[in-house]
Amino acid sequence: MAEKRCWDQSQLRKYDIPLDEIPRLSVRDPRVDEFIAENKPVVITDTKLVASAERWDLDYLEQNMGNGDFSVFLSRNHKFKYFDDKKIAHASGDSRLDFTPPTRRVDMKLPDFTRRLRQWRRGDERMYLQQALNNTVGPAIVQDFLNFRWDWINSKQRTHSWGPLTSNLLLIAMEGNVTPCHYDEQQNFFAEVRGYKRCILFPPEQFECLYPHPVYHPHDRQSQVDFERPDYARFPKFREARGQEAIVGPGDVLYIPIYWWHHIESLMRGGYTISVNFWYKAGPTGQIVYPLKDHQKVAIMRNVEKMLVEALQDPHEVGPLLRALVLGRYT
Ligand SMILES: O=C(O)C(=O)[C@H]1CC[C@@H](C(=O)O)C1
Ligand SMILES: [Zn+2]
Repeated sequence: MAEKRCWDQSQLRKYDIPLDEIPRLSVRDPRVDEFIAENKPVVITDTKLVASAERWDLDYLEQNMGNGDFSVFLSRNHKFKYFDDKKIAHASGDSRLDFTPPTRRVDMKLPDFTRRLRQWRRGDERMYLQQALNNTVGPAIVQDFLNFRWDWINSKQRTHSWGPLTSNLLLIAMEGNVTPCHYDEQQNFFAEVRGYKRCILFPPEQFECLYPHPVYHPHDRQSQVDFERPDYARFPKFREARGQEAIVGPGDVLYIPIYWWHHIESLMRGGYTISVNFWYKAGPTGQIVYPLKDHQKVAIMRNVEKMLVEALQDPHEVGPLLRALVLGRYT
């Protein structure tokens, strides 16, 4: 029987990118572990991973989140492109880095956030609450957190020899908010609690199509390509990008493999969304097998960039040196 769909195509932003579909498998399907073992994305249904958070809505969170400060990002548009503010200072030595932060971060109490959400009017800055769950939350939330299906997710961590859980990010987005395309250096189980999110993923081998900012840049790991207005003159290989898409809803868990690119948007006119992610450090590399995997080559490129910036000091000397090293010699 066809699932009753709770969203329609008009709620998705339009991009000129060919998209395949990410498979949806039941938690009981043995192929789930095959996908995870092969570092391939999959939507896992019926995990009950965050079922204890099913009752989370703005009222409940307002009542139970405690009096802690929460990180809320503000943006003048619908995009929330991450940046590492520690790298602004570091790169400030490079006068030609004309970096302007696309968002600003403020601390808010939960009631302030929900009030500003309710009072939001077109033209106001959009908001995105992104806060690691910590011990400032109230006892009811602690209970909900403890009631996450840790047995299931711990068994996945063990089966696939992942490293330790590093954090759970609580994400409360306004409808239409976009997290632009980037990759993380951690394994990620992305659990949707409320509302619908569209996730577009690309494998690590599409590095050349997605043109990440230089490693020393505050937007390290983020794609330079604006999906809404791609600059094909600067980023010609973006025409070859081919994504994999999943629309995740309450109860779905999307496995975002380490080093895989992902763009995530809360559906337009879908109301606010709540997600919780589970970031894990990579497991031990184990036996090196040749040819190297694409994500291993990305890690090598990152190390080369870091070493060269360190050695040359001026990031603008990295390009000319690499061109001198490669052109006419390794081409
Ligand atoms: O979980 C991740 O890897 C992320 O990138 C999160 C940061 C923003 C979140 C979003 O859903 O928009 C996703
Ligand atoms: Zn991410």
